Amino acid sequence: MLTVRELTKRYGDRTVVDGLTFTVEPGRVTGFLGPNGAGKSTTMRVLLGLAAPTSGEALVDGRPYRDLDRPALRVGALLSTGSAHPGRTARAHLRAKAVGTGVPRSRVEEVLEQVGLSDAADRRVGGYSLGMRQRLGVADALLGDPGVLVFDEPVNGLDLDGVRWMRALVRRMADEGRTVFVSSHLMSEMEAVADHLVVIGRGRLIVDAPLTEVIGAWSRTHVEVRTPDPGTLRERLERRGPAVRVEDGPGLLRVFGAPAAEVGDLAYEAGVRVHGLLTREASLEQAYLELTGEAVEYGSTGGAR
Ligand SMILES: Nc1ncnc2c1ncn2[C@@H]1O[C@H](COP(=O)(O)OP(=O)(O)OP(=O)(O)O)[C@@H](O)[C@H]1O
Repeated sequence: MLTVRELTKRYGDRTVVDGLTFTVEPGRVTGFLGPNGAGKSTTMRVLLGLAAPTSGEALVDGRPYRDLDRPALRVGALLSTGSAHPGRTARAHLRAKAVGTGVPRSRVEEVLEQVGLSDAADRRVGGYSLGMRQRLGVADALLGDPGVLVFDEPVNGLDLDGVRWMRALVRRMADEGRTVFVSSHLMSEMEAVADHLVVIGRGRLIVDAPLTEVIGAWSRTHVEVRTPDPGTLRERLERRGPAVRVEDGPGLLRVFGAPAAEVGDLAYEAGVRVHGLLTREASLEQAYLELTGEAVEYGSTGGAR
């Protein structure tokens, strides 16, 4: 289990993580979602003892990482940086780590097999593809058979096979009862893999809830209409009942509470031209935009509003 309590991390006068509190429970995949620069990697680095908190605490099984007895047996991490020296082979890298952490050597062959690298294990890591390096990173994380896994953007740069493989692995690890904490800025990825979500923006907690609850509460199936005459259509629709939201884009309406056929028929009756009519299913992407709209804008402009 992971516990983050009132965690704050500052670099100079910049607050990167701001009073963050949440727990990551075993037996499910917890997705850690937030726009670029939201503080996900920093939070994970503090959990893994790679950065010190400014205040508050980040605990693995109830203790700060540095107080763990044989931490490799407790928590395995996959970070974007990768830890293997390019001149080393995967097998040599894992054997050295096994010796350093007191893990039996036989475990090296098990994890190589588990990540599908047995045949490539005697090649230098420098010649590995990104996908192979990710697999090695996973082997490294699993070496001590830890009950807690922390993966930072594990599908970044993977091809479709790699993505599927990673999803299945993450699912299996949670089903085995491990605590699995996975960050991503990709909503489709989180939707595919997470049971529970912790969403942050600007270092602060935005939501901590089951995935289905996040989608249910923050997203609704609706009809997207493009029309050169949004004013008339909006008025007609609202008179009949459905809620209508006018978007910034030219002639874009979102209609809640009426199927596409009804919206199309109403436009026809009103003599309003329709250039696009699309049903948008409730999704994490929609929920996320509702939740973090401000934070995304902040992230893309790089400055406070
Ligand atoms: N060692 C450091 N010194 C100074 N600033 C840092 C340091 N590490 C991270 N930051 C800053 O903290 C902010 C949050 O970074 P972090 O990597 O935690 O975000 P993130 O949510 O993981 O986003 P991304 O997906 O872009 O990695 C960024 O603006 C980053 O520049």
